[in-house]
Amino acid sequence: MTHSATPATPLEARSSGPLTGKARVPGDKSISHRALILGALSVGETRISGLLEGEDVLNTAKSMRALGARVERIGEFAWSVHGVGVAGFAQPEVPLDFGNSGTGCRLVMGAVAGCPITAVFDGDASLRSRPMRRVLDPLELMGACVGSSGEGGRLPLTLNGARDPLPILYRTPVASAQIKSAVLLAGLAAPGVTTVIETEASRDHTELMLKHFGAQIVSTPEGGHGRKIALTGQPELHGAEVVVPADPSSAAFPLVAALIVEGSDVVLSDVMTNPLRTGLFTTLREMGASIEQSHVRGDAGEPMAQFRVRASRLRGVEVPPERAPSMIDEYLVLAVAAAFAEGTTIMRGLQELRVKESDRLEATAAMLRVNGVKVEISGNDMIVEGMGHVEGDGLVATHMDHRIAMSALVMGLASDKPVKVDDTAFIATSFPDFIPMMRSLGAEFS
Ligand SMILES: O=C(O)C1=C[C@@H](OP(=O)(O)O)[C@@H](O)[C@H](O)C1
Ligand SMILES: C=C(OP(=O)(O)O)C(=O)O
Repeated sequence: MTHSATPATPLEARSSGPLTGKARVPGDKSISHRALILGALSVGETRISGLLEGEDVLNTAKSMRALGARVERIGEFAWSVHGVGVAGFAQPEVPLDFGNSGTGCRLVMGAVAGCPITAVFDGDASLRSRPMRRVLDPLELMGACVGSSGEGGRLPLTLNGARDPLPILYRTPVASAQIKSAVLLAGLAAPGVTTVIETEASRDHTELMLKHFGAQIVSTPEGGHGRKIALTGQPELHGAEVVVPADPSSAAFPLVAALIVEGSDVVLSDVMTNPLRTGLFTTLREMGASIEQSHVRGDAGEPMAQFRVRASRLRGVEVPPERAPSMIDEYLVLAVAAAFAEGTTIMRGLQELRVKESDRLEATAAMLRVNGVKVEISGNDMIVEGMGHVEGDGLVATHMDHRIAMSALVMGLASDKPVKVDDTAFIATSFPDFIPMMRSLGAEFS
């Protein structure tokens, strides 16, 4: 779905009383995409509970239908997928529109690359501006071929899948679960072993879920922080049950809000605690945050826990670059926490933030500056001067980026004067109930 034709929906957040209560944020976006895609590549039925019904994931569901899978909503957040089997995708009759979603687009490119079909990939203005060469390069080595495309391999593009896909050994040039996953999904259709080596481990939901659906996949440590992942091609994947835990990247917003709004005490349930996603929680604890974890449990290899978060005095810290893959989507809201902390926070190695829904390095700095916070970008590092409070009174440009919108609204709940965002529409891509859920905890938006 694209928003370009719909009028912007601005919103203002203002200083709120203590946030209290219990909430469950929606299902994890990364796992939701993967459950639909692997369900579509399996034989038999996949039942998914807790699916994120956000626009990004709904676009992936639509693309799976266009590729021949039967995808049905059978209840609230409950979905059923009848798959077509590995390499079984049918030629889609319509372009596949991924809206705002890099994950949906890049993972489906991988899955299509292993099938002898041609598909057109498209998205909104934000997605059309994002680099696709990083995924197309390995997929071409595997035998796929790009027909037409925008400048530098950008969307809209036509991808011709490989008739006889080849297994490859591929070293990802940047820590990216989307690149890794695209190669592995194409590798499903190739004979022999497809291997991906990453020097910094990225989120491993694809590996865990492939195993859950019956693939033979082995992940071993590589160097100091990396992994080597070897997938045996042409498995028969069997439909499985997937329980989607709550998304830690979405939980980050009420969590930081509870830390910075005086007197708050909030409980967040079922938050996924896969260690490759928990860099924000580690960092906030180093800053002095009171975050208690309980009710630890796991499903299909993905652990989850309940978090109790209480308002805390935060102090500035230095966040090392090797932590970036485990919190890549959380730097925006961490920058908000850093602005309310006492002292300087230095976040290192943030180059990947430049190629997300917006240039998140620049957009985050602008969000803070317009609200009176001192912030500097030095190369790929962001340095925030925390003063213990934020002045506010700024209008934040969201640049079609859901996480800028939510971060700015969180900031406004504790700032001296209100904070306004120019458009909240893109919040629906990942956290459709963000505004009512935050209101139910006591957030004041108008
Ligand atoms: O694989 C995934 O589900 C994701 C990977 C990350 O992107 P990169 O692979 O570009 O780092 C992340 O930013 C995105 O929100 C979700
Ligand atoms: C980067 C993100 O998603 P995607 O790459 O799927 O658009 C995100 O949700 O912050």
